[in-house]
Amino acid sequence: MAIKSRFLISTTLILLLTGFFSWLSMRVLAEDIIVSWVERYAEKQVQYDKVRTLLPLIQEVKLSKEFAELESLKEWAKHPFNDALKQHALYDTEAFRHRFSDKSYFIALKGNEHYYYSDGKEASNLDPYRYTLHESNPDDSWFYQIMAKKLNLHLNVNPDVELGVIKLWSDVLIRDGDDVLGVVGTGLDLSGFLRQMVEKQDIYSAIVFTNNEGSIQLYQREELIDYSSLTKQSEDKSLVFQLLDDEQSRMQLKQTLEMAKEAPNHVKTSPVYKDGVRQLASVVYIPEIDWFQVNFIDINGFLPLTEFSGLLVVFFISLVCALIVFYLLLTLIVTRPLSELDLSIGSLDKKQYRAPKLGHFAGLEIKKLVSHYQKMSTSLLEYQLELENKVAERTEALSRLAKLDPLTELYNRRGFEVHMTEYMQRWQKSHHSFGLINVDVNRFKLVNDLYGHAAGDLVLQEIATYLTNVVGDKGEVARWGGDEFLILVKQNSDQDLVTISEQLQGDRESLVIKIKEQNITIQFSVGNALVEDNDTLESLLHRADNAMYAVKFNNR
Ligand SMILES: Nc1nc2c(ncn2[C@@H]2O[C@H](COP(=O)(O)OP(=O)(O)OP(=O)(O)O)[C@@H](O)[C@H]2O)c(=O)[nH]1
Repeated sequence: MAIKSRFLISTTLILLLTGFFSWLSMRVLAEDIIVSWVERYAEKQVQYDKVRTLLPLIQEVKLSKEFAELESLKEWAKHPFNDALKQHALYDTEAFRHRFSDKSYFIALKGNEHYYYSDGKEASNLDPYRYTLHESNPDDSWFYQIMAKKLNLHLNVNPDVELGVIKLWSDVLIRDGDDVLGVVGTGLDLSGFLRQMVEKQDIYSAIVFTNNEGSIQLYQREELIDYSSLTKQSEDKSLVFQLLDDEQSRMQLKQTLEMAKEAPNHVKTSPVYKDGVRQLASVVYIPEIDWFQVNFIDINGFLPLTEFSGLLVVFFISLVCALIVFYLLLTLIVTRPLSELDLSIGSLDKKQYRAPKLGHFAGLEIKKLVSHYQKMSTSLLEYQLELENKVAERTEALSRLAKLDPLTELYNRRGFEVHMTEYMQRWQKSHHSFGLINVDVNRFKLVNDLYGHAAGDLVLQEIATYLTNVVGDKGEVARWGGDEFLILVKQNSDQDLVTISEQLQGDRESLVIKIKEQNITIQFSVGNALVEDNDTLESLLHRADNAMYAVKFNNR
């Protein structure tokens, strides 16, 4: 794979991985920010709710407690059958009634098991007695349970069927030291409260108020409110945990409720699954009413993933831009200089040097590399040229040597054959006549035998010089083999062939060679042949040969 592709692929992978992990960590960070923001928001919200929404409720509870502390009421509760005390107490309670927001109160006394209720609608002089409580009556069991459990305060949510509203009953014990004398309290119409709660739901997907054990006391979905939860069996109760999707979420919320109870008015959070989505549950314990406020917020809904899509688009555009810039830089710094180098190396094959053109952006290392390459390739080309010249010279020398006889430096047989063939071809076109003279040294063997082979060589060199001088510019001399020479006569005039032949044959005293103080007279047997039409080199040679042998035979 090309260096550019490798770099681009690996860079893309690195960028994608980095982007992916940045996105993940951004999400985690965003979630952390949301959680801490929600915690702070919920804490402020609780303070705000206390002032605006919960205040009447808290006020009502406070009043109920104050109501239970009325001395006349306590005295009557101690002696429920004492009419004077009853009248005194009812006088006081009637006065107190106006302080409750519903202008109503109830009194249930342990001593006579009577239930009194007044909302001021009946004439004030009438006895507020309503009915007598019975332990066996399930409708009355709240009274007996509150006393049995000695619950100083119990808030009980119950629908008022007659009025068609939901009422919150704040039940407070009348106590005399450790003795429980009865239960008093008031009912508060929750309709307005619920409406306000729905209105201020703002960022939350749900706001739930639960009692100590998690049973739902206030919720927008009224059908889930756990009415009269005190008297219900645990399996019948409508708990906040049941709003959650899985067991782990339920466990987590339970733990969060416990933690919240230990830090009243402070928000504790836990991630849970509700309605199929991940939500953050923020829990606050409100000690004044012994309730929990549990708010749920849909994290993704609050900060949806689509919010990140803009970031993703920016990320991908940056990625593409980064890749384009990287591609251009890689091209300018690395690949273009490298391909210039490649082109230059390729040109060396054609024995032409093409200098690599390096741009301004080419990497320093590549510039150095190219500089080394330029020095190397220049000297390589020079060396190659020098070598080729030497080879050409040597080849020419070899080819010349192959044509020449090393001893006499005349044409050897092979060289002369080539030369004669060319001459024959020229003759066939020009018909410029020529002839051959075959010269054989007589009794040369004796020279070798008498004076040695080295002396024989010297004699052969002298003969070569002699023959060359005799022929001059009229022809060319070759050593045909051993002591046999061949002369090509160009025959500028008709007589040249005969003249030279006769001079070599007849001039018996002209060649005397001095060897080892001995004068040796060299004589030749000479035969010639003039080229004829339809002659081949072989036929011409053959005739000259025959002529020479005829002379040699006659001489013996
Ligand atoms: N020194 C020397 N001798 C050579 C060379 N080439 C051939 N010879 C000798 O030349 C002689 C040629 O002898 P022949 O042609 O048989 O006979 P010849 O003695 O010349 O007698 P005829 O030709 O019959 O007159 C041989 O003894 C070869 O050994 C050479 O390069 N150097």
